[in-house]
Amino acid sequence: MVEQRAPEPVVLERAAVRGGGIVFAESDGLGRALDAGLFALAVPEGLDLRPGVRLCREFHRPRTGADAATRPYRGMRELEGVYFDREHFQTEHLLADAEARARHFPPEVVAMADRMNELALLVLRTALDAVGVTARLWSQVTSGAVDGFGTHWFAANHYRSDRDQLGCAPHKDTGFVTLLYNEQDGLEAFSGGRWSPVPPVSGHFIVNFGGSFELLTEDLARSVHAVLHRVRRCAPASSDDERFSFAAFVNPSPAALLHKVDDGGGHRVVSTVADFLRDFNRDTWNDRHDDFGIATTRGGGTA
Ligand SMILES: O=C(O)CCC(=O)C(=O)O
Ligand SMILES: [Fe+2]
Repeated sequence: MVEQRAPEPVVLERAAVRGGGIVFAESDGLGRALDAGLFALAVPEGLDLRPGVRLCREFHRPRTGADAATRPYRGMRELEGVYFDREHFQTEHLLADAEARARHFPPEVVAMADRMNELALLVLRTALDAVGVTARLWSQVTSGAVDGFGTHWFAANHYRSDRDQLGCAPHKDTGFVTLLYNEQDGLEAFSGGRWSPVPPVSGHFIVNFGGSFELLTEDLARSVHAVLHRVRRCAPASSDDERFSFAAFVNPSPAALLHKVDDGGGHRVVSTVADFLRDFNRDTWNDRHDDFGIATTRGGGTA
């Protein structure tokens, strides 16, 4: 019998924010991160992530019986267009644009999400520069996402351990850049024809690049790879220890267009974001939320 060896964990390039820029620990760390589609970014000093952790632990619990400090974090399964039950997977999540965050989340969660968002924008600018897209084109080819327009989602994920299902569907994130925070094992990346664990790196975000960025840079000599990832079934020892994660996404507005750039400095429109998302949702989730990320908030979802 041939023994199947467990796949080696993915070793992530490491980076930190220094002097207003992103500095990698290794000299070609950024290049390798663009190829791999993900890397670890140190959580900057002074960025308090506890509101995000608390939101993930509480949003799915009922408000009744909670103390005054916990109540604003709870009862969010009721939020239509913000709460999503992924019926074929363990995950249930909140997905909120800036408008929905201001309306439904405690102010300290909003402040944390805003900082994560700024950090994701710094990554976007760093990566655009690294693949040689001239700064003059950044606004146009990202449909304004680089300037803070577009849709800046914040997601809070909870993995329901009582479900005997995969944690989260295999997917590529759809936008440009995602800043993900998790503390427990379970995330896996597909590379070299197999799924490999991506262990959390203490004190770090996991940054990954999304499908819009992959498409944008596909024809360049140096391009950005969007990593296919999933979360395996999570079975913690106790229900107090259930898996969670939260993330800030820099995405184009669903009303925008997706572009492709070339090495000659040209660019062209290749799709609408709405079409791209609809196809993606159908292929990925196979549930009733085909308009996930397109028309989720009553305000139209275009923060
Ligand atoms: O929970 C995780 O570690 C991954 C979540 C994820 O991929 C996402 O929210 O897009
Ligand atoms: Fe993801």
